[in-house]
Amino acid sequence: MISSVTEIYPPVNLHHIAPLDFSLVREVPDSHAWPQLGSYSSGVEMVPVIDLNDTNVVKLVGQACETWGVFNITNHGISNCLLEEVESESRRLFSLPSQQKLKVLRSPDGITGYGLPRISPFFSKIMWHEGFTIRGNVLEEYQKEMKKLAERLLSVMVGALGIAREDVNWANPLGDEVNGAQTTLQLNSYPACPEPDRAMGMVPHTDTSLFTILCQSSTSGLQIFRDEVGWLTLPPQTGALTVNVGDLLHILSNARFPSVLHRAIVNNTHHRISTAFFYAPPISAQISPSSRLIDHQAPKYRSMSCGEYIGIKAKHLEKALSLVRL
Ligand SMILES: O=C(O)CCC(=O)C(=O)O
Ligand SMILES: [Fe+2]
Repeated sequence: MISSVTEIYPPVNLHHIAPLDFSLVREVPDSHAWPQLGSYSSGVEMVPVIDLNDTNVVKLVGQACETWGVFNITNHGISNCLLEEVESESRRLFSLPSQQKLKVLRSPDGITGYGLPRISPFFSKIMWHEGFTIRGNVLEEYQKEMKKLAERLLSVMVGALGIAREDVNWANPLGDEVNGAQTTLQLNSYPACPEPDRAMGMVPHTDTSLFTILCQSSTSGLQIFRDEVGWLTLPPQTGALTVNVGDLLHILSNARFPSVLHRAIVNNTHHRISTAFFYAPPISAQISPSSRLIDHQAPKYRSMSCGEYIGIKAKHLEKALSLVRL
């Protein structure tokens, strides 16, 4: 049985881990030049904005998860002051000299540390990105507050699906690192890029988590894919956080809450920072469509441990969901 996430991922080649020293580059090197990014629209449609204190919150979150897979939340209880502190701490870390950041480079079989996104080996081109993946005590207050918020959101989502709290019995606020929810903080940095149309900040992907709480700070770059619309920019909304549905909630909800395809683009004037908080069950937890949902419909996905699913995703990326489909 898999007992730790470090056993799940195959080792990665160094050039898929170490980011560019962005302070030295004046143009996009061929290694980082992606074929056509395709056109996208901005501000045509706006994702739902949900006040978490709204008396209809369960219904609103349910509708947003069903029809968008992403929504903004206000009155989420995380103070602007803390959000600003995290952004400035992120900026401080990313502005360190490259040699210093490379001292905490993620190891080839590791999870945490400095480096390119974990999905890099799937692509021949490299992303215009650097990140710190954090577990444990760094930025402790933020992680504690985000965990509380995630538990609140989980209750709302579970309510919207009409499933019982026992179906997510691992989500005990007192759960420890092994038996409780798995949370990971990902600081993303997209330096201003001399040729943004040739670069890709983060490739299109769905998150593996149950859901992710993203803080975009002040610069646009996040895009989601909508059928019949294509890529749609989600501009940051001051004080709001963005929640997006990940694959594990897609499975738990029997595809009623589909995980949302998203990516990040870059620009040539602003150094963009984003902070993603991934919330997932422990790797030993079984994940399957909730028994309450399959009373009246057939299960679309087989049951497996979260660790097994994470392993399938690490090997097959966007094909993972179809590989566990019944
Ligand atoms: O930077 C963003 O807006 C998106 C980041 C993201 O999708 C991720 O970290 O998984
Ligand atoms: Fe993501």
